[in-house]
Amino acid sequence: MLDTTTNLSALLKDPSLLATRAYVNGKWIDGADGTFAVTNPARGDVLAEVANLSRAQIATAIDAAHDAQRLWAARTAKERSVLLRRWFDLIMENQEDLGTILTAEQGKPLAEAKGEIAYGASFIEFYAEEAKRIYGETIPGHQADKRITVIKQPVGVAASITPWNFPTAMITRKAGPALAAGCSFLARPASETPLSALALAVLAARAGLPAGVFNVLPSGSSSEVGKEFCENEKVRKITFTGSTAVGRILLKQAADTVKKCSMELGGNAPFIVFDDADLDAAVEGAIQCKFRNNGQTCVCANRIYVQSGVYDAFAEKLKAKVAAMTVGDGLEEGSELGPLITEDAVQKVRDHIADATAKGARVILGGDKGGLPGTFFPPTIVTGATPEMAFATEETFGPLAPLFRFEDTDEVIAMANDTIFGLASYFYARDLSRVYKVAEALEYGIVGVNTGLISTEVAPFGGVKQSGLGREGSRHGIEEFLEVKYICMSV
Ligand SMILES: NC(=O)C1=CN([C@@H]2O[C@H](COP(=O)(O)OP(=O)(O)OC[C@H]3O[C@@H](n4cnc5c(N)ncnc54)[C@H](OP(=O)(O)O)[C@@H]3O)[C@@H](O)[C@H]2O)C=CC1
Ligand SMILES: O=C(O)[C@H](O)CS(=O)(=O)O
Repeated sequence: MLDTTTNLSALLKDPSLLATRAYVNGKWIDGADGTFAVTNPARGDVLAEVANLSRAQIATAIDAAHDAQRLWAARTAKERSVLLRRWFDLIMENQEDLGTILTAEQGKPLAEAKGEIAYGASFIEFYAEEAKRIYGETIPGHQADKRITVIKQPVGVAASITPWNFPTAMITRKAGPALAAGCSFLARPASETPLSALALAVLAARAGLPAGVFNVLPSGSSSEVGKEFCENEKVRKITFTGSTAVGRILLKQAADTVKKCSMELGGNAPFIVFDDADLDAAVEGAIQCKFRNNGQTCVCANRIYVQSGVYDAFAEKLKAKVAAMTVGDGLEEGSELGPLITEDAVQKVRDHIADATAKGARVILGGDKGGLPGTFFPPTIVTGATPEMAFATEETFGPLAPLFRFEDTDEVIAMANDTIFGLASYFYARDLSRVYKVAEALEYGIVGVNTGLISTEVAPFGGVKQSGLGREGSRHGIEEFLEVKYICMSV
């Protein structure tokens, strides 16, 4: 492992991207509740002290966003589009620095962080285009003297709460469509990773987004911010990415003011390998799907089901490939797996391994920290996984790959669907009738067929059951920030 301290500013070509105050109504302000520390999970050192906004300051930011929203909605679609495109260009021009900031506060390897910056920026680019395509419709009147038109208008002030695992992309996946639709936007980033969000604000200001249209509200206490967002009448939209448990809290809190809500929540993705799969492709896909962000994504494979005839071969191939992966500081060249975000995250992986081995599973790779420092944990594979084990129903959110054995298609579909979650699912097979049958039978918002990577701005990302409400990305994603108005005219 490298150093134990991070001089983040010295690592940046443009140190002005390292902002630590809140960005409200076009101004940089201090927190009434002082500051909170942001640490580098790979080294444990403090990267920065960031403004800690009070609930009163959140309310003031909402007032400013409410005033700004009317003027922003009055701009033409083309004007909004041009400003969003300019923001996109600036994000991509600063991809290296934004990636370094992201790696420093979240831990993922720099190459992966830069990939997230491009992925996140793609939502700003996509919705800069979609801004000009918010179409209405005319409907043949129900009476001779009636003319019916339907228009779409921005919902108003949108407030977002986002997690630490994708500190840039989870914000832009919401802010892009919101701003394109004519909403104003309040971003409350996770307390572990506010620096990426604040860097986006620096570039939003440079792009010329008007004051109050895009605001970043770092705070130590998330529950207070959530309450203000949910209870404040001026907020008309809550958009959240994070655990199902917190999603439930926000939905309950938002019910009193009947807010429009989008929820991207927890997952428990099955990854199924049939005996007619291309086994090498399936191993590659399983690694991409399981170990992206060190297993800390809501669409990571949480359960890997392998048909009996290829189980042993798959397990050996997977073990050989994963054993060659490099665990290390994300700022260090060659690292493929960074640290987990917190000690709690490490403990959850440990607990799932202990539970599984106590119930008969066998660790064939990794399994304990060994000499790894801090919140690093080695990639781990267990065989003999069964539905009685905790990771069959709980999301591990870490580098643990449990291999379940199955005999036939109906059996594995039943096991894959036996969960309260329904976000992403994956399977490898080549028989066409099997592909159609399984893709249609899986109860998930997303199905990856012969691929372990499904994330793109052009497709509707979201879950069914208790994995969420609504979709992000694609033409569907902008509907979350629009209201439909029907005009009935008597002529
Ligand atoms: N569907 C998806 O895309 C994602 C799902 N998840 C799920 O979340 C879990 C792990 O991520 P984690 O970040 O711990 O998830 P959390 O749901 O705990 O946190 C997500 C965000 O919500 C905030 N938050 C926490 N409690 C409250 C509250 N009472 N009111 C308002 N905001 C609150 C957090 O702030 P703070 O951190 O400052 O407390 C953070 O910004 C896993 O189960 C994972 O599956 C995570 C990421 C993405
Ligand atoms: O929060 C997450 O895990 C992301 O939604 C996953 S992805 O969109 O980056 O694939």
